[in-house]
Amino acid sequence: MATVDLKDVKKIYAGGVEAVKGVSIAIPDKALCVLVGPSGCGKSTLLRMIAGLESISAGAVSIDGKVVNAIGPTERDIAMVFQNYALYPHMKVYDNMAYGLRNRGTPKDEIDKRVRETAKTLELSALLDRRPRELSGGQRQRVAMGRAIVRNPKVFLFDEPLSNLDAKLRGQMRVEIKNLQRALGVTSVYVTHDQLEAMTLADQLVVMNAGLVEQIGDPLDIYEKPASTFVASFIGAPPMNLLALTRDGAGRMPAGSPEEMAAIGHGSAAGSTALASAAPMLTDGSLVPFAPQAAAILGFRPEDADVTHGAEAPDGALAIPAAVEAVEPVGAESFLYCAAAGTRIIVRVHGRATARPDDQLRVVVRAEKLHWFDEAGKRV
Ligand SMILES: Nc1ncnc2c1ncn2[C@@H]1O[C@H](COP(=O)(O)OP(=O)(O)OP(=O)(O)O)[C@@H](O)[C@H]1O
Repeated sequence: MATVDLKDVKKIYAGGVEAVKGVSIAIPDKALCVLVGPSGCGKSTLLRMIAGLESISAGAVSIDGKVVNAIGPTERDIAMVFQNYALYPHMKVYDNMAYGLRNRGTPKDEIDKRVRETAKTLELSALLDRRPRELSGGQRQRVAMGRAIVRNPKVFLFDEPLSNLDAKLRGQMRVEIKNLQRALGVTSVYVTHDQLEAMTLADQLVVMNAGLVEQIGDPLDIYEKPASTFVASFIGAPPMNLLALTRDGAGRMPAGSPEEMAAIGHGSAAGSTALASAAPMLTDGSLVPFAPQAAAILGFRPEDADVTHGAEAPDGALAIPAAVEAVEPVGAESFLYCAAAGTRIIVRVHGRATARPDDQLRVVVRAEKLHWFDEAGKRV
């Protein structure tokens, strides 16, 4: 049982680098919190501050309601699993797993019981007499996890534990970690730069950028409602399509008398003229009649777009003229890479694509599938 609370945590390294600029996260008991973000965003620094391996420049880290800023790593009752496993090469698997318990003076028969139980859970029973060099990467990672689990800590910390494994094994281990974490019910913080890993593992997802939190929440909520263009392009692969809007020329926003605005709202004939002149444009001249006032950037997910060869656009949809540049079939789906509105748009279609390179078509997106961001990239 443990909650982990970060309150306005900052880290300024000796050289003056401000790696973490004020981060607050409340991690509930038993939750798996994933910190995700590009290289250098400060996620490892944050994890190391929770672990007690790095001093905290400002703010507070609490475990179970108790501030631990001044408490050393061994007294925090946490276990950390690293990317490079950090196993003792000269020790057998059994001794690697028993090491922490022996250091704490745990009775021998208790150690034996816990190591064998954990080995069974992790399917390591047959490997207890081997040394790390006699194991595969996946097995080594399992031993590293076993070493954390036998200690029965309050909190697990994972620092990119799967990044040394190949893609297939990474997928398997991801499922194992998720199941194990759920079964053990130990509050965990997991750092990765892999958005897929982050999405699939997290109960609570924290997207970081340049030492700050961009968004915290349920992974699917974040996917469906990204708070910024940064999150929109970081979470989801391929990323969200983002197009800049212009409001000059015919698309200039009208002065907007109250009557005019009311007319737009009621969709009268006068209103539709006003609406057309109020609509911002894409760089290719496509009008975007349903853009909110403050919108400067339009976004849509590749799977929320469709393509049509016809001239008519369905009602209430945006239709952008596009030229197919490449078609990428990946089995269950295909990706169309299109040149449109002065940029590249990716469209995901089910199964085989009927479109071919050089086809001229239109990318169609229903209005309710559009995301709007202001000039600063914040969600409108
Ligand atoms: N010991 C240190 N001294 C000075 N600066 C550091 C130190 N460790 C990290 N930094 C800097 O702090 C920033 C955040 O680093 P951190 O390792 O936390 O990022 P990260 O998001 O974990 O990146 P990665 O995914 O590449 O590990 C970077 O600019 C990095 O260069």
